[in-house]
Amino acid sequence: MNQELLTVAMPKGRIFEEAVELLRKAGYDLPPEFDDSRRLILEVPESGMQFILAKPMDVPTYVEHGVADVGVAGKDVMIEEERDVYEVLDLKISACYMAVAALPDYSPELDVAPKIASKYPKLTSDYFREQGEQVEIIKLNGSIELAPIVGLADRIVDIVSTGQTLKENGLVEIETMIPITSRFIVNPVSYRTKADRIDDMVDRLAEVINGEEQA
Ligand SMILES: Nc1ncnc2c1ncn2[C@@H]1O[C@H](COP(=O)(O)OP(=O)(O)OP(=O)(O)O)[C@@H](O)[C@H]1O
Ligand SMILES: O=P(O)(O)OC[C@H]1O[C@H](OP(=O)(O)OP(=O)(O)O)[C@H](O)[C@@H]1O
Repeated sequence: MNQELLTVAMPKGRIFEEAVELLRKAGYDLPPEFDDSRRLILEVPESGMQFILAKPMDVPTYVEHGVADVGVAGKDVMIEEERDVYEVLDLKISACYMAVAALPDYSPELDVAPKIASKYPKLTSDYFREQGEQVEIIKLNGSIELAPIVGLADRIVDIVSTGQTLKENGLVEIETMIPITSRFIVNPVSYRTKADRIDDMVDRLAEVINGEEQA
């Protein structure tokens, strides 16, 4: 772990743009290469920071191992990955929710051996265990909505945002599970060794988030 720099693990993809916008509002002067670059390490020497760009599901892994001091991760990823990191702030960006969905004519109560497709096997398994329902989980890496249509699974557990993907594929939501937003996460050792800088970052982000909530 670099003692000089504060290393921030950022999720590539749909969260990235919103997270960059939030950081800029919090006073971090992130250069234009944050808007248009294929580089996976972006440095901001004036702020004593570097940003590493990881797959969203991998951000807590970088933070747990201490190669990043802090990071941004979806609540979905936090639940699925169960990494040893502190979740210190709800950034209230990239809002969506997890839901169970199926074809419209599907009746869960008539299904004796349900198969559930998801990109989130652990979250899905915990959820159905808590519900007291025995299910078989089929782990997929994307295009989850395809599974019930082609007969690979009876139900899916996936993220819903606008609902367009469910609708266009003829599926209906049968249970709403968990609301999801992105979280600011911290490595436990960094929280001690770089406490001042991390507290300052959390305060600055919290100020923007609270301000936007009141607006
Ligand atoms: N409509 C949405 N679908 C999926 N994730 C969303 C949505 N809206 C917000 N999110 C958040 O974005 C994160 C996923 O980001 P993204 O879709 O860029 O990556 P990914 O699907 O994991 O990666 P890839 O598509 O490259 O496999 C989720 O962890 C979730 O917190
Ligand atoms: O409710 P909506 O606004 O339609 O968004 C939800 C969809 O977006 C995500 O898929 P993504 O685009 O990441 O593609 P994927 O199938 O490769 O995961 C998610 O897995 C849903 O399929």
